[in-house]
Amino acid sequence: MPARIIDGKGVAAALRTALAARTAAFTARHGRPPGLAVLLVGSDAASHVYVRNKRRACEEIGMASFAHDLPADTREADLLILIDRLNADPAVDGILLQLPLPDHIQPEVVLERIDPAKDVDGFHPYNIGRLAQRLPGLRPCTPRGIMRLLEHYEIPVRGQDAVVVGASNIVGRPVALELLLAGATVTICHRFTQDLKAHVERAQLLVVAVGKPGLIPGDWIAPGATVIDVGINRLPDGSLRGDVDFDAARQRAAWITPVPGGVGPMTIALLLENTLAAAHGRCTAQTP
Ligand SMILES: Nc1nc2c(c(=O)[nH]1)N[C@@H](CN(C=O)c1ccc(C(=O)N[C@@H](CCC(=O)O)C(=O)O)cc1)CN2
Repeated sequence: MPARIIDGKGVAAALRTALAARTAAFTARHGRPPGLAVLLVGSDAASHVYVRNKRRACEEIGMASFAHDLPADTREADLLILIDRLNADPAVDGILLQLPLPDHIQPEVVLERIDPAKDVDGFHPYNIGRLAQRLPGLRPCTPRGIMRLLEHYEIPVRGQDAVVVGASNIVGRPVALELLLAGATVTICHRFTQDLKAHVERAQLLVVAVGKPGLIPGDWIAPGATVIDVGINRLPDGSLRGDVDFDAARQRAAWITPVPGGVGPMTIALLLENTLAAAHGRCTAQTP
């Protein structure tokens, strides 16, 4: 029997509806909506799409969205000045700096400048440290979205052999931490991994986040595995493909995420959830 489809688009839509009600309650109580500043530097085509979708999602659920579109030659020092200004702005609860950045800007320097209480991407070393120690805090959106999908479909994680392919700061590393906290035995594969096939073949839970279309052939998938494909690759004909050969993998897996409509929409829904959490956190912190 082909794998069941993990419908990230549907789960994300339901989450956004619930968040709209909670956002309205926040606005009524505090006399202002939660606010998210979305910063885009340069003209990367995919980033433009994601940023537009984030701003739209924000407005659709009643949050305030503050757009900052900066040219590709923006100096790192000027970006830091803008972040300082947003850190001090009481109407801004969350600051999101879209990645990737132009090569002359060091992401670790600017991400560390964001106030951890407004770090709705959860990339600040303070928040990653809290995640590693299972402490409450703002956590990266795509990994949270993946965990939310696993919870929604009651897919077991504790005691499972989980293999994460890709060790990025955005997905691979934090999702490995999330899976570890949920009780999985986690292996992270990366560019120096010697026998990727051998690792993938024994994965009961496979997360692939590399950005190479068809990197994982379907016949590598263990029968009955859960396959979470985070890759979003645009082909020359304009269509989107994941990192996993979906059609073949579906014949072997028990559960699989499609691309599009799988993990991607959850990233944006969890960004909204983090923004609301940051707004509540800041209001609570201000109460004497
Ligand atoms: N600051 C950040 N930068 C980046 C992140 C991030 O979480 N924070 N993640 C990725 C890109 N990303 C969010 O920014 C993202 C990617 C894909 C989607 C999505 O909804 N994809 C749709 C298809 C959309 C399309 O047509 O292209 C889907 O999979 O169904 C949302 C967010 C890198 N940068």
